[in-house]
Amino acid sequence: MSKKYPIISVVGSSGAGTSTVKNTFEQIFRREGVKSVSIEGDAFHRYNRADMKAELERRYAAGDATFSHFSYEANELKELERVFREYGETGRGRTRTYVHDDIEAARTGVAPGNFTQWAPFEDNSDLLFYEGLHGCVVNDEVNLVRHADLKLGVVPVINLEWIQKIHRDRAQRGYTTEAVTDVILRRMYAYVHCIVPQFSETDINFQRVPVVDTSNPFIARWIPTPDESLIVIRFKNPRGIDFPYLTSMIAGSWMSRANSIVVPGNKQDLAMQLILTPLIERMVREARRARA
Ligand SMILES: Nc1ncnc2c1ncn2[C@@H]1O[C@H](COP(=O)(O)OP(=O)(O)OP(=O)(O)O)[C@@H](O)[C@H]1O
Ligand SMILES: O=C(CO)[C@H](O)[C@H](O)COP(=O)(O)O
Repeated sequence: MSKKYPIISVVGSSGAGTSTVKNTFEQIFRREGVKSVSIEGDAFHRYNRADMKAELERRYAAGDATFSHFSYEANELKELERVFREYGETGRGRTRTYVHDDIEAARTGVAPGNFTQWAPFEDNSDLLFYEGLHGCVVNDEVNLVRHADLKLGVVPVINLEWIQKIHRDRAQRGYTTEAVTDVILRRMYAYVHCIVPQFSETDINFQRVPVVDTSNPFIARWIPTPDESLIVIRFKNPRGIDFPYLTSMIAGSWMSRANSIVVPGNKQDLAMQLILTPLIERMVREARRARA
C-alpha cells in the first residue's frame, strides 16, 4: 500500500475481460483528470513465444504436464513485485510489451511472440494501473497484494470465460478452436492453483454470468451479449459501500447477499463507474496531498 503512489491491480484469467475493463478505467481517469501509467501482465512473462514452446516441451518430456503461462514460474513475478515496490516508494518503474499479433507488431516494430525493450514509466503519474494474470499473487516468494491499494477480480463463470477466450484468440490472434482448447486444458492445473486463489484477495470481484445456454462453450457461435448476461459484484468488505444508492441508480439491480449486488450485463460500465469513481477520486486526492 502506498499513500503517495497508489497501485490498482485488476486480475483475470486469459479472456476474462481485463483489457475491456481497462477501457472503463481510462474513461474514469480522463474524466477525473488522473494521470496513470500502466502494466499489461503479459509484459512479465518469463519467455518469448519460441522459448516458451521449448520450455513446455522440455518439461513435458520430463513428466511435468502442468506448466503453462498461468504458472508462477512462467512469469517474472519477483520483478513485478520489485516494480510495484519501486512505484509505491518513488513513482518510478518500468514495463515492456509482449507483442501478440501483427497489429501490435506494426505498432511496436517487434515481431509477434517477442518483447519490446523495457521502458521507464512517464514521470509525474498519479497512480499505476496493472491488468493481467498475477497482480494479486501471494506465495512463498512474492506478495503482490500488500503493494496494491485497490484490487479487482474480473471473473466470468468458466464456460463464458472459455467462450470469450476462444472467440478472441480465433478472431484476433489467428488460433484454431482446437489449439485454444488444448491451451485451456494445459492451463487448468495452474488456473486452479495460481489464478483462482487471487480472487479471495481482491477487494471487489465482477463475475459475469450468462443467462443463455452455454453448456457447450466449444461450439458457441458468439459471445453472449451484455443483454444476455448479469454481473454479480461482490465486495470483500461491504462496510462503507452505499448499496441503497447503487440499487437506486442502476435500473434492474438487486442485492443477492449482504455483500453482493447483481446488475444487468448492459449496466456493467455504469456500475463500475459508480463504484470505482469515488474510490479512485479519494485515492488520488490523498496521494496528491501526501506528495505535496
Ligand atoms: N462484458 C463483456 N461483454 C461482452 N464481451 C466481453 C465482455 N468482456 C470481455 N468481452 C469479450 O471477451 C473477449 C476477451 O476480453 P479481453 O480481451 O478484455 O480479455 P483479457 O482478460 O484482457 O484477455 P488477455 O489477458 O488474454 O489479453 C473479447 O472478445 C471481449 O470483447
Ligand atoms: O493471453 C495470454 C496470457 O494471458 C497469452 O496466451 C500469452 O500472453 C501468450 O500469448 P501467445 O499465445 O500469443 O504467445
